[in-house]
Amino acid sequence: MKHSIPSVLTIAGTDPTGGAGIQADLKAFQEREVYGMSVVTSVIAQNTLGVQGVEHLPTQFIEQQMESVLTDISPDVIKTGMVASAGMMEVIAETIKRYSIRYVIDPVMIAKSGDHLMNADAKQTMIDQLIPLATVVTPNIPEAEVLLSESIHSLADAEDAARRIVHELGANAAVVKGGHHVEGDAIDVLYDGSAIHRFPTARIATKHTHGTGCTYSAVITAELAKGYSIYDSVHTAKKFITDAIRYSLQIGKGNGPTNHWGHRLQGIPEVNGRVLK
Ligand SMILES: Nc1ncnc2c1ncn2[C@@H]1O[C@H](COP(=O)(O)OP(=O)(O)O)[C@@H](O)[C@H]1O
Ligand SMILES: Cc1ncc(COP(=O)(O)O)c(N)n1
Repeated sequence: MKHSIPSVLTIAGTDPTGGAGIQADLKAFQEREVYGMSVVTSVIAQNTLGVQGVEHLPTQFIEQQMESVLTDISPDVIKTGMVASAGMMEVIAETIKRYSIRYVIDPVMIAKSGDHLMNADAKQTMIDQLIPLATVVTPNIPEAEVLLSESIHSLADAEDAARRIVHELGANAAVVKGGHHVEGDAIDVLYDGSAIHRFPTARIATKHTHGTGCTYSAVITAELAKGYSIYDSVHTAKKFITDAIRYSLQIGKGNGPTNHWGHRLQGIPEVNGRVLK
C-alpha cells in the first residue's frame, strides 16, 4: 500500500555511538520529517576513535530484510551507505531494479578514522551495478578519486569528476563533497546532467565531523522523497549539515558526531544553558 507520508529506506552499516551509518540516517530522516526505515548490511563496533570490529550479515539475510520492508511499505527513495561486498551490491541492485525506486548512493569506502568499510574488489561492482541506478551519487573527494582513478586537487577537478560520474559512469546526478579539501571553503559541487552548481560554506574549524557524509546524503534522500528537486534537496542538505557541524555536541574522545538538531537552533548557539562551539 502506498502511504501519503513520504517514506525512505536506508541500507547501511551501524554505528553504536550513534553518529554515523544507519543511526545518523534515521536521526536525519526524523529531523526532516519523513518516515525512516533501515536495513542493516554490517554491524560495526566503532566509536569516535575508530573501528574496533566488523561483522557482515549474510547477503541472503540482507535480501530478506529488504523483502520484509518492500513487500509491506514502498519507500519513495532508497539510500545506501556502507555496502562492503560485491555480493551485497548485487542483491541491492537487483532489488532496486525490481521495485523501481529512486536511489541515492553514498559510496562509502573508508571512514574518517581511516578504516576500510568496503572491500577493494567491490569497486567494480559498485561502478557497474549501483552507480548507473542512482538518482544522485554523493562521493567525498577520496571516493570520487577511487571511482574515477584520478586525483582531485582543485575545485575544477571536483567539477570535472562530478561530470564524469554522470557521463562516464551513468549516474543521473553527482555531488562531489568538499569536506576533504584541506584549505579554503567547504564547497560541494553538483552536476545534474546539464549544469554545475556550487554550494559553498565557510569551513568550520572542528574535528567533530564523524558521520557528516551519512547525514548529508540522508537529508538529500528525505528531501527527494518529499518531492523537491535535486538542486533544492542538495541545498537543504548543505544547510542542514553546516548547522549540524557548527553546533556539534563535543561528545566522545575522538572525532565526535554532528548535532542532528543543530538546524533547529537557528543561530542560537546554546542548549540547556551550555554554549556549543
Ligand atoms: N569542516 C567543515 N566545515 C564545513 N562543512 C564541512 C566541513 N567538513 C565537511 N563539511 C561538509 O560536510 C558534508 C560532508 O562532506 P565530507 O566530509 O566531504 O564527506 P564524508 O563525510 O563522506 O567524508 C559536505 O557538505 C561538506 O562540505
Ligand atoms: C557504518 C558507517 N558508515 C559510514 C561511516 C562513514 O562515516 P564518516 O566517514 O563520516 O566517519 C561510518 N563511520 N560508519
